Amino acid sequence: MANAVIALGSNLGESLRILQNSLQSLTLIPGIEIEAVSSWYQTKPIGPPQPDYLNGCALLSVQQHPEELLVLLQAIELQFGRVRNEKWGARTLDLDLLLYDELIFNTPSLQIPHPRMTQRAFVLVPLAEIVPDWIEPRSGKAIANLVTQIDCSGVTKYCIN
Ligand SMILES: Nc1ncnc2c1ncn2[C@@H]1O[C@H](COP(=O)(O)OP(=O)(O)OP(=O)(O)O)[C@@H](O)[C@H]1O
Ligand SMILES: Nc1nc2c(c(=O)[nH]1)N=C(CO)CN2
Repeated sequence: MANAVIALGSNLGESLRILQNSLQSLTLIPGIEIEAVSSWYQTKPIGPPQPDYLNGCALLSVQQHPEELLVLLQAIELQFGRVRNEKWGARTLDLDLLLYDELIFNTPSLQIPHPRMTQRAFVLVPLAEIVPDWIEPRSGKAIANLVTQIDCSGVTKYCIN
């Protein structure tokens, strides 16, 4: 088994219900267990003008290899009506694979750690709740340290799980 962390985001439709149901969908997949889920946060959008997001993170224990996991995450995005339109545009559900043990992995379709995670308060704030001591392997810094180095003013707690 490996540990993996995913980021969840939604800013279209009934976002809270979509996020919670997407976690439920993950639990139905053999070989995936959810170990921890962060609070949900309301976050100012990065990218083109669009509604605020709800964001959170989950720690998983997985038997799947990273590429298999990405395929499963993308299938759940589609199940919840994800449509790929403009870059960084609004979406019903976004599931990103952030970290997978201490792996650094680079292919055209999958980069781990997620290449933009260290700049994103909407990722690091919920992540610091569940895995503060995890070392992001590119920077060599703990999540609890990385979150102190960015502006988190656009991220406010919406509800706990
Ligand atoms: N760690 C990763 N997690 C999820 N997708 C990834 C990852 N690394 C690369 N990708 C690739 O990124 C592609 C685009 O994903 P997506 O449309 O969700 O991007 P986005 O969420 O709009 O932007 P961003 O990647 O900046 O969060 C996916 O098809 C996938 O192949
Ligand atoms: N606040 C916020 N902004 C975003 C988000 C997101 O999840 N939250 N996702 C994006 C594309 O991955 C682009 N911008």
